[in-house]
Amino acid sequence: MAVMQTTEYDTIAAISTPPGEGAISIVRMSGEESLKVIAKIFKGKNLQDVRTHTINYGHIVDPETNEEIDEVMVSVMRGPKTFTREDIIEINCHGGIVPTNKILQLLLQNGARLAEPGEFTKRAFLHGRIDLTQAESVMDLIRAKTDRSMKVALNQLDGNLSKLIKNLRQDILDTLAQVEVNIDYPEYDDVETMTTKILKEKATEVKAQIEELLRTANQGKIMRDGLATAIVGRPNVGKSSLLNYLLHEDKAIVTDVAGTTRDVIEEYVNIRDVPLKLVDTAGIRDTEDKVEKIGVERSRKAIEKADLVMVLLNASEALTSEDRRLLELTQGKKRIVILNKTDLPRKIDMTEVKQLVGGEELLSTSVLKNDGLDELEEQIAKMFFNGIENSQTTVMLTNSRHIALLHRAKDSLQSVLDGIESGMPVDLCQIDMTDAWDDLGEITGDSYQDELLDQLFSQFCLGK
Ligand SMILES: Nc1nc2c(c(=O)[nH]1)N(C=O)[C@@H](CNc1ccc(C(=O)N[C@@H](CCC(=O)O)C(=O)O)cc1)CN2
Ligand SMILES: Nc1nc2c(ncn2[C@@H]2O[C@H](COP(=O)(O)OP(=O)(O)OP(=O)(O)O)[C@@H](O)[C@H]2O)c(=O)[nH]1
Ligand SMILES: [Mg+2]
Repeated sequence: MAVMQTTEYDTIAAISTPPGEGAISIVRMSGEESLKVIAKIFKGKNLQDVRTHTINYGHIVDPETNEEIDEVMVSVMRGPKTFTREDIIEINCHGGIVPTNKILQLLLQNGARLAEPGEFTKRAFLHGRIDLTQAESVMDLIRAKTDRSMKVALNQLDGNLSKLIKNLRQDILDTLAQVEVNIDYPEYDDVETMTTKILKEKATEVKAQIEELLRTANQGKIMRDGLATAIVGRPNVGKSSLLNYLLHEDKAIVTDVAGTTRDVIEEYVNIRDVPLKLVDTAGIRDTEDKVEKIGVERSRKAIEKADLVMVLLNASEALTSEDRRLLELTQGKKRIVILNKTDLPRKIDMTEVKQLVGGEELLSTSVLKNDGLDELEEQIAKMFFNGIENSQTTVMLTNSRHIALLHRAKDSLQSVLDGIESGMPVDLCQIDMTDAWDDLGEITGDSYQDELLDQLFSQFCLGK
């Protein structure tokens, strides 16, 4: 793991705002040449002389043609108290595609190189301003789709997961040191017994803490990606109508023609603070229509993948074989069974429905008449928060890389315990304990391989 000197970093530049027209765009530059580069194309105050962390009015001028490109505000931030810990220049220009790109081109022609995706954040990491979990949370923050997932990401950006992992690592390190001391300077005759006792205690303790953390993983995933909720039911029961109601917009096409929805529609929404990824599906029935058949297959997949399924039945018609099949297909899943169209005369056989769903609660709605929908929202919240930690400050695992590494660390600790149990020599147990320490270190990036960094930061936005 080579920690590079700042001097080995060239000066990078990129557009940090989304492409397209906007009021203002930001072109960002980081590296030790930043001030030299901007000086070549900026007309106004001498930016090399201005105080750090100031914003300065002036014009960008093409030094070759003397042509004025844009009227701008330029932020000057000298390292190390910056995002990357290097000298940073940010040019706030008019948000058109042409001036923004032209300014970037000028920076590149005058000594900067185009930044790779995520390279600014990568430098923040390499210079030790943030660790890997914090860098990853930056991306989660940008991609957050709900208030809650935003808070979880922000919590991670604040370094709360890092602190936890670092404490666990320190515990392991202290234990390993203590074992070393015991072996090198034995005070008692039964060194072997003493050291295995220490190892066993700590391995058990740290493993328990990791398991505790891993328990938040599923919930964390839901927080980040939303509770995948499939709306299923046979054609025309009102699935798309329900989706539109929950979204408060007419996203899906609603008609009285059965088989209207042909493809799966996905939308994110917060319902009573529950982040949902709603999936409207094609109605399930045996069909000869080719396009619809594909849709039906997708609905089946949607059910499989769903964390929660809303099964819609039409209360104004008798149960059909499709309804029965759907109830069967969703059995054992977290589900809400809804009798819709209760505004119409009831024809459904309630005795059979009750028999089919067992003790589960049934909801009655009329999406058309806006009836029973509050109760539905309440039920969603109730099912979600049941048994779920509702605190926003606790650390929650959302990242599959972290989860995989924690599992690995846990396995290594289990090997320590198994080793002790089977009378393995202490030095072999120490190796497993060190493995756990390494695994945890990979989470925070205290130990890493270059490929990991490349893979990780390449997922970032350009200019981040
Ligand atoms: N214009 C602009 N806005 C932005 C960013 C940016 O780079 N530029 N950010 C980029 O993502 C985010 C803000 N994140 C930042 C995080 C740390 C530092 C920073 O300079 N940290 C220093 C000193 C802090 C201080 O002065 O107290 C440090 O930690 O040493 C700057 C921005 C969002 N808004
Ligand atoms: N009377 C009544 N009609 C409803 C109700 N909910 C939906 N509808 C009507 O039922 C018809 C079908 O609604 P959709 O939401 O398109 O049904 P769907 O389940 O998405 O249908 P497919 O996409 O074909 O599977 C439309 O004419 C809706 O206006 C309700 O509660 N009562
Ligand atoms: Mg539909």
